[in-house]
Amino acid sequence: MSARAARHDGNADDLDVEEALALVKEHPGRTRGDHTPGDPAGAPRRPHSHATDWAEARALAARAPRRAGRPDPVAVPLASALGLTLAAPLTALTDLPSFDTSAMDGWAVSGPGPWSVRDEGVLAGHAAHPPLTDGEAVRIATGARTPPDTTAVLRSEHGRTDDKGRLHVTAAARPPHTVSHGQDIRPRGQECRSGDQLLPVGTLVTPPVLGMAAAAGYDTLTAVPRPRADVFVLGDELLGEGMPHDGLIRDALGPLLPPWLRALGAEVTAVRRVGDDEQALFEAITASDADVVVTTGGTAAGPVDHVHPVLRRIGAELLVDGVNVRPGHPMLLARTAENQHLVGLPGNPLAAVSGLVTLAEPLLRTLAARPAPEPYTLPLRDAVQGHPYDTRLVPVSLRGDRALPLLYNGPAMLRGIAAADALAVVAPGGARPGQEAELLDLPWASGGIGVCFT
Ligand SMILES: Nc1nc2c(c(=O)[nH]1)N[C@H]1C(S)=C(S)[C@@H](COP(=O)(O)OP(=O)(O)OC[C@H]3O[C@@H](n4cnc5c(N)ncnc54)[C@H](O)[C@@H]3O)O[C@H]1N2
Ligand code: MOO
Repeated sequence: MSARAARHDGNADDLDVEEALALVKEHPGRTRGDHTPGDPAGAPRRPHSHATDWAEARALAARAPRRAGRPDPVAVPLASALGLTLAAPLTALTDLPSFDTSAMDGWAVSGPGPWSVRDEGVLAGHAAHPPLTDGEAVRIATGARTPPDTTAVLRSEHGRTDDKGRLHVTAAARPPHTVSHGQDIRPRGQECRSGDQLLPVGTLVTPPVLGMAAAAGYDTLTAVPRPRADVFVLGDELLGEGMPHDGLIRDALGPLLPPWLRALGAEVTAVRRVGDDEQALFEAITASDADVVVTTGGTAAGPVDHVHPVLRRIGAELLVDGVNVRPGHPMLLARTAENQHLVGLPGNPLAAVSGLVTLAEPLLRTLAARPAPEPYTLPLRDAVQGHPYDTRLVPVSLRGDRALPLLYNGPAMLRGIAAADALAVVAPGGARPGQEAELLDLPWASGGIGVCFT
């Protein structure tokens, strides 16, 4: 890539072009864009890599918790249940409406008009009224129980009382001067009968689900508990506040990760900074009883990169050790105990985001029993430079029916993702302008339950 192109794309240190060229030299018959026969994705593979392909890494992360079985369902008060998944069907505990009710403000009438009007009206939430007799009407409010033997409700704008106090249907009614039997009465059980299944197991608890549950008589919901996540932010160079100075930089992941993990369905039980010290990391991980431990930094092979040695010491099973994705290729997933997984995110902030969507999202999705998002594609407005062997995740802004790739998408940069609606999945070799790319919505941009950061 030319220096000019590198500046334009903002990701010069991401592409490993030298490495790619070296590989091409080692394999003279192979040119960029060649496909390995039998590769289902049709992507060229980096020779001799033990890293997992991006789609396979996501699938593996989604399958990883299954061995431990589902967590026991819990009863959760409605006020705390938003974003959880139903572990039992929502079955109506009552008929809805639970009594015959007026759909409009007006008069409950009995038989054909004109009607004599009772003095006392019927309001919502009040005790039962005596039955109407034929030819009688009573003022009624929307939602009030209709008195026994009501045959219809006449809307206030369709009725008029004459000088003798008798009620008539006006010409404004449709058809004029007519009120039909049962009109504007919501009969008991119209929406459901007690015992009807309203929503199946596996339903995401959204605001209307909370409302439906309350209407149907529930105070608590039986739900899959939120998986608990502990976050350990590694690095002696990180500052919790103030300006960067003397080779020290601000910790960007401590503020970024907890709300994002919550949006993915987790309860964040701890966020701790851990220095570049193997023993401290060992103690932090082994003391954690969270379902998911998320570490940041220390995944590479530098002198203070302690994640691999500590996982070896714990005897953890490495399920994913590197992924063929840029940024974030040193990300890892390990089983640290029967019921505990560790997601090792690289320290470069956009690389950490890549690890979050590649490994943490599917893992938490399974643990929280959330449905997988429906995959979708949009055409890219501009070309995106590809990596020779790896999938790229590129921040994009959604503009109408196209995705606009954003600049400043290098692994150490958050400027692109901070303005993004989604990440575009760009296959090895890159994408042409107008080419369709799979998109991963960012939780807050999807308009879904991801808006729930509580
Ligand atoms: N010899 C090699 N070196 C590196 C490789 C490699 O393959 N061979 N991979 C590079 C890639 S790609 C990445 S990504 C990083 C991953 O490194 P680590 O996970 O070990 O992360 P650190 O070394 O601890 O940090 C990397 C970078 O990110 C900054 N950082 C760390 N934590 C934070 C934070 N919470 N907030 C903001 N910035 C953070 C840190 O200061 C470093 O600049 O390794 C490459 N090296
Ligand atoms: O390119 Mo690294 O994978 O920055 O994350």
